[in-house]
Amino acid sequence: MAATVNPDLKKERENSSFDPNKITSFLYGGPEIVKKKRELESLALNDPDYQHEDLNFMSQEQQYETFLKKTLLMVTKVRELKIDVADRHFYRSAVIGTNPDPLGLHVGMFLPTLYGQASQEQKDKWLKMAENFAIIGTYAQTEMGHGTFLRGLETTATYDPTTQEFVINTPTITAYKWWPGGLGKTSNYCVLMAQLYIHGKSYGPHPFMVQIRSLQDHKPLPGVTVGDIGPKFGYGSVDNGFLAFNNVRIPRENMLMKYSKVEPDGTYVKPPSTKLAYGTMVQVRANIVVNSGRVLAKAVTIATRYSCVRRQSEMKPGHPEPQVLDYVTQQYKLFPYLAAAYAFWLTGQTMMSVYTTSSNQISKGDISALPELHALSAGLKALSSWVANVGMEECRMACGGHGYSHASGLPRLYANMTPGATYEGENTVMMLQTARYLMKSYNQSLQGEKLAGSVAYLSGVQPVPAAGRTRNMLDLGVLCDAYRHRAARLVHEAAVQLRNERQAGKDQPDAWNAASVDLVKAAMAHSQYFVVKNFAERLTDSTLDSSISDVLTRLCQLHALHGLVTNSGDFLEDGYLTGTDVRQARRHINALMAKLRPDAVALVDAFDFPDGILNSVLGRYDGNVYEHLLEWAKASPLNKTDVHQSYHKYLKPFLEDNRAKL
Ligand SMILES: CC/C=C\C/C=C\C/C=C\C/C=C\C/C=C\C/C=C/C(=O)SCCNC(=O)CCNC(=O)[C@H](O)C(C)(C)COP(=O)(O)OP(=O)(O)OC[C@H]1O[C@@H](n2cnc3c(N)ncnc32)[C@H](O)[C@@H]1OP(=O)(O)O
Ligand SMILES: Cc1cc2nc3c(=O)[nH]c(=O)nc-3n(C[C@H](O)[C@H](O)[C@H](O)COP(=O)(O)OP(=O)(O)OC[C@H]3O[C@@H](n4cnc5c(N)ncnc54)[C@H](O)[C@@H]3O)c2cc1C
Repeated sequence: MAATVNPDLKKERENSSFDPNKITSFLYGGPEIVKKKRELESLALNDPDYQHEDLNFMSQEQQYETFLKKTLLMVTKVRELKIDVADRHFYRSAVIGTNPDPLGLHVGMFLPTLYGQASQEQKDKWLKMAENFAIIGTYAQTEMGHGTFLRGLETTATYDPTTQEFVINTPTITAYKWWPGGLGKTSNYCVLMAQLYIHGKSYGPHPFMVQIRSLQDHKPLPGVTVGDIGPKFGYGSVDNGFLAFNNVRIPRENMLMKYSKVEPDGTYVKPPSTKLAYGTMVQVRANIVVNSGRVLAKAVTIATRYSCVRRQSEMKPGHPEPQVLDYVTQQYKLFPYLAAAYAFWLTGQTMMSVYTTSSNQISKGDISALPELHALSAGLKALSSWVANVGMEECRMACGGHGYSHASGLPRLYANMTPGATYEGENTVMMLQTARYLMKSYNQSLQGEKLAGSVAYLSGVQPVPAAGRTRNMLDLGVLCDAYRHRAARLVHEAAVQLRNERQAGKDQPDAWNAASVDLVKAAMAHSQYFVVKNFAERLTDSTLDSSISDVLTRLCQLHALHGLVTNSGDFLEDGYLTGTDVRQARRHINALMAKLRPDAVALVDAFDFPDGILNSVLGRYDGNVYEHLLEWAKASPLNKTDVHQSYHKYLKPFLEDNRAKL
């Protein structure tokens, strides 16, 4: 087995214009954090207790069991190693790689719901147990018949003042809870979203803490039906489940009562906003923006390294086969997603900081930031997961045939990450939520109100510049202005369409539906403007080393120009940009790709994914792809024997029979 680095990759690294460690530091927030990250990753990746056969060779049941064992072990080790809460994600992502785990919902939603929705007494009762994994919970909201439409949930929690209990019931087949991660086999508790009824009156969806399995033998409690929903497109390592209740009684104190309350006599105490009950989803949407940047970065790392190792065809007669990354068409497939990965990585950081600031404010009782936080996280969740989806698939196809093999790591990455466009709010629906906020804000600005935050730009609509003006299409100020103008114009046009539909006699819901394609387009443009502006702003950081600010500026330019050329109609339609501008943009893209080409490997190395996390034969740091492809294939279960048992069962009699008939 070759121990040295593939010469092509070695040369790529020698020829890059900057030290990737500097960008790694920039991406992770400083050298100390990078040091900590590497220590924790190395600790996890070199721990023999976490080693197991490749998941691709396992059944769904084996994947679940392997991951359950591994994650439980991880919980124990995190405790023993006393890893700081803030650093745990480094350790965790090294242990689980690109796979979801059966405790993901406990950590990612059950605990956050207790933090965000439980009263102090309820925290005192449950948090210690939940934080220490003495109980395991999930977030059970979606039903077979309703995921998007939360107000349409059918599960009921009916208050019985005589016993001071809620009666939990699943009235129909479509009311079965369906999908919650870790529900199928792992969890013994859940946060249940159910329609609250008091004295026959409905108060909408509320969160309840419900025990579903015995703490003694893990059997479903009386009245509870629970199980796994079966194999999925990906997520084999997680037991997504179904759940139904037959008049199960829980104490009044089990409704999470930080905001809404039900008094013993059945008096309902209203929350400051009914949408506070949706808080956990907002947090996870913000997380998905971070995650989308990371998965795209992984896919691009694999495809870029492999494209430097892979040599194919003849560019010049008689010359050696070139590295496929030297084909400009290959660069055009990968570099826009390399740039997008950086863009979303940085957007994710901003989104998390907006989330932290706003949620601190909200938990102190000031809910004024809630609409902006919801609109921003919904739009960015949708945009980032859509781009990551398309980008992962583009990277897979850019790896040719080997991209289709599980050895590449790309099919599994895709299968596990693509539901990010669906869960935590289906993307179109999320964009329409952002559009709703944009329409409201736009109307406020028409009434002379000054707007703040991500919609501040809607206050001052820019005029279309005079014809004949030339622009420098590489100037980030010019590019941000163009995105801003496009977003403001598309918001305006969607608002006009909505108004026209109303004036033509449609009621508000029908008008909204008729205008919804334009509304989604406006929300996309708004979110894309946010991403481009955020990238450009991060480059103005005066502490940024000049050796890396050049290459990051190129990535930012490429990201903005590629989006502009792909959506050129939006920029041209009202004459804001001219055909000359767009032609210039296309030429700049080619020039930028040529400049980025020598730095491509260093730019993906800077994401700093160790091989154990990438889990890809094609994306290996040392580039020794071919020998490891063969080694990987040999490990396949079908190769355990030279002659498979099915030969004796089926093939042998079949062949013998055919031969006998000759
Ligand atoms: C160590 C690390 C450990 C763990 C890892 C942690 C994280 C990992 C990161 C990522 C991976 C994450 C998870 C793992 C995988 C899968 C988990 C998946 C879980 C789930 O999917 S849970 C179920 C999610 N379900 C949804 O998202 C449902 C979507 N639907 C809705 O949200 C609502 O129904 C919808 C569509 C918003 C409509 O709501 P409603 O009908 O009530 O509202 P209206 O449309 O009438 O609007 C009324 C009003 O309210 C505003 N609004 C709506 N939602 C919110 C909100 N959330 N916050 C604030 N405001 C909201 C809306 O805009 C309207 O305002 P207006 O009247 O216009 O002023
Ligand atoms: C892997 C995975 C894990 C999950 N984990 C959990 C979990 O832990 N807990 C949990 O509770 N749920 C979970 N879910 C469920 C998930 O949250 C829902 O599937 C999601 O919210 C989408 O809802 P839906 O399935 O009802 O889609 P639907 O709403 O039925 O979407 C179908 C189509 O209808 C369109 N549509 C729906 N409403 C509108 C509208 N108002 N306007 C325009 N178009 C519309 C959508 O755009 C989409 O194209 C998970 C799902 C998956 C795939």
